Parts: sequence; C-alpha cells; structure tokens
Amino acid sequence: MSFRERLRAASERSGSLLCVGLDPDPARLPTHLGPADDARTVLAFNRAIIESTTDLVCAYKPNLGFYLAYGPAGVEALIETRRLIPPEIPVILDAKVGDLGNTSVAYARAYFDAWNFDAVTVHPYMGEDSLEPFLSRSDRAVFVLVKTSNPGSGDLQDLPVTDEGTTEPLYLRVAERARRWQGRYGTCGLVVGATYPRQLAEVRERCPDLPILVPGVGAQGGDLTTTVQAGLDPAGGGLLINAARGVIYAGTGPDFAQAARRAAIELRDAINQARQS
Ligand SMILES: O=c1ccn([C@@H]2O[C@H](COP(=O)(O)O)[C@@H](O)[C@H]2O)c(=O)[nH]1
Repeated sequence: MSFRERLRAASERSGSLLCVGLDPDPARLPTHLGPADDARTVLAFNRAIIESTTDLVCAYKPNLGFYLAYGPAGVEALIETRRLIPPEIPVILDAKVGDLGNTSVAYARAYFDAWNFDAVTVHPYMGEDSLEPFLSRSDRAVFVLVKTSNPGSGDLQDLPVTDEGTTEPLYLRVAERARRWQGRYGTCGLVVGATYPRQLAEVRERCPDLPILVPGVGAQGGDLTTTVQAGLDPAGGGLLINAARGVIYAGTGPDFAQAARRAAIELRDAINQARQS
C-alpha cells in the first residue's frame, strides 16, 4: 500500500483530518510522570497521548528536534514512540531534511528503514537531486516545505523569482516543482502554514491533488475555518491539519491525557464542520 492509500484509509477510519504533533517540551511535561529531563518521562507522556488519541487522528507527527534535545536516550524514545503507534496510522517525521545525494541516501535509510517512519518533511533548497533518495521510495512519502508558518517565512519564500519565464513568489515555484515531482514519483506532499491561508489557497489551486500538511493552528494562531476552506482538495480532503501544543498540553495534571483527548475531539469536529460549510 502506498502512503497515500494508508493516509486515506486512516482518515476514513477515524473520520478525521487531524494530525497530532508529538513535540515533548521538558518545560511542559506533567510533573507526576517523572523528571522532565529524563527521556523515560517523554516516553510515558507520548504513550498516554497516543493511547488517548489513536481513534481521532489521520496521522502523528513527531518533530525530531524535541528528541535530539534529550541526547541518545531521546533518539531511543523517538524510535520507541514510533513503535507505540499502531501500524495503520501514518507517522511523519518532521526533520526538514535535504542534503547532498549520497548523504540524503543515508538519511532516507535512517528515517525510513532503521526508524520506520512513513514520511519525512524535507526542504527544497538543494534541489531535486537532494530529494530523490526520499522521493523515489514508492512505499513512503515526502512533505516539501512550500510556505512555512513562521513570521520570517517571507524572507526568502515570498521573494519574486523568474523561473521558466514566469515571475512569481518562490513558494509558488516550489509548489510547481513539487507538482511535477508528484507526477514523476507519486510520493510528494506539501507543507503550508495555517498562518498564511491566502497562500494556502494559491498552492491548492496549483496542486489540486497533493496532500498538504498544515501546521500553525492553535498555539500559532492560524484560523481553523479559513485554513480548512482554503486548503481542501476537490474531493473535500487532502489536508493533514497538525496541532501539537494545542492538543498535547491541553492539561498538565494527572488527567492530561483525557484533556488531550477532549482537545483532539474538539479540533477534529471543528475541522469536519469547516469541511461541510
Ligand atoms: O511551517 C511549519 C513547519 C513545521 N512546523 C512544525 O509543526 C509543529 C507545530 O506545533 P504547534 O505546537 O502546533 O505550533 C512544530 O513541530 C513545528 O516545528 C511548523 O509549525 N510550521
């Protein structure tokens, strides 16, 4: 089964376009779980979040940085977290990777084979050859950063560039390239921040049938309804709405997992309402 097929199945099973971010921040982990600087606390936290949300999500997305910050034990916790997630739910490693060809081969082996992630985020700055080792994996997927959610994303991504006789913002040229990579490899998705709904609509118009991972609702302030309406594909899907802090830190006490579940239900339902309006 391709990533796209697995994602569609997970989304249909859960009736959800919600992708929960697993970003363990030592400053926000519930204190009763153990010392915040101990990677075993991270694992206990992730286990509880996963158990309380598996039926509500189409995917999970751990961000590599939060695990590297714990050193080797953090990497072990990441690998173990991946094992805790039922195999039918796709897991996207947010690594924003992209390097020289043979180095990307090594990253692809690490993230896809050794650690068994279903997809990774990549940056397009080094061009197609840097992404080919990821794109060419027909059983996996690649989410290309197009227009990121951070305030400074326009520094480079909004610059007008002339490519093949067309002048438009760089992020649209990246979307155009990604559309072609999808035609060539069939494994491509995009990342567009919820904080930029107008740009999300432009990207969706350019790439009608690519899955778009959309971080930036909740803690970053992206408007959910505007985002969903801007990004839906013609079939009323095609989005993975990511939320980490807004779900996983909904509560901090002994009932944190139930609080995360309530937040995930609320978000899933709000997304579905926006799909219908
Ligand atoms: O443009 C981007 C790309 C990636 N991210 C990542 O998504 C999550 C968002 O977490 P929240 O707590 O829901 O804000 C995090 O891992 C970011 O590094 C992004 O926010 N924007």
